[in-house]
Amino acid sequence: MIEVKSIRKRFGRKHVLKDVSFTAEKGQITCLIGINGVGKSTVLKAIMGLTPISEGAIRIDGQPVSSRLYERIAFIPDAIMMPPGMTVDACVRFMADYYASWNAKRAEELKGFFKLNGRDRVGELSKGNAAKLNLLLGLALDVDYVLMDEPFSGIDMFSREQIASVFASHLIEDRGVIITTHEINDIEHLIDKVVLLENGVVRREFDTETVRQEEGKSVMDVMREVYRG
Ligand SMILES: Nc1ncnc2c1ncn2[C@@H]1O[C@H](COP(=O)(O)OP(=O)(O)OP(=O)(O)O)[C@@H](O)[C@H]1O
Repeated sequence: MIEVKSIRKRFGRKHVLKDVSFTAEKGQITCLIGINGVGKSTVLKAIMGLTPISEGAIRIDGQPVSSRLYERIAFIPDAIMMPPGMTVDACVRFMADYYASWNAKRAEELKGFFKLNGRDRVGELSKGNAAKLNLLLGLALDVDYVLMDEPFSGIDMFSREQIASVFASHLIEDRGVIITTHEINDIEHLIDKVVLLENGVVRREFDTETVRQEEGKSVMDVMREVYRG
């Protein structure tokens, strides 16, 4: 389980995260939702140790984060980090050489699933295919947790649907996933838990199935209640 406990983060005088606490379980998809600029990416970067936090604690399976624990988490940023001149296959080879946890079989499966052409260069990929390659590079790592920052941002409906279908497939296995998104419609039926952020705090944290069964509400219904008041 990833535990985020009362984290605070300031950029200059701006308090982006005032007091954020939530948990994300292994084997579940947890979705971090909030309007632009609310601090979703900052939370993911804080978990990965990419941005220092002013206060609070982050634990992974009960342990404070450490470089050894980071080998068990993959972070998929909102844009691909590979050089534009590299081909899809060269990116895959680079990852295989660099990461001991690289799963070549899953990488090949994902390449087929997303219909990516190994000879295409990163800089020439459509937005949708770049997002798919980005996802492949993170999901092919044998890690316990995967953090994805806005995997649907700026891509067409068909690519979004294809990406969403990965979440329902065996390619996710029993890993814990934290995803940030605005495009809740595409994955509403696939997510286990929602964390709604607003003004630097968690406004609501809930299990989607519980809310569906006990309150008869969808994630969108709860979002409307919270954000429209
Ligand atoms: N390195 C930085 N220096 C200064 N301010 C920053 C920095 N990184 C983020 N911020 C500010 O912190 C706030 C939260 O940013 P963040 O990217 O976490 O939000 P977000 O919810 O992920 O937004 P979006 O949905 O647009 O991706 C924003 O106001 C942003 O301008």
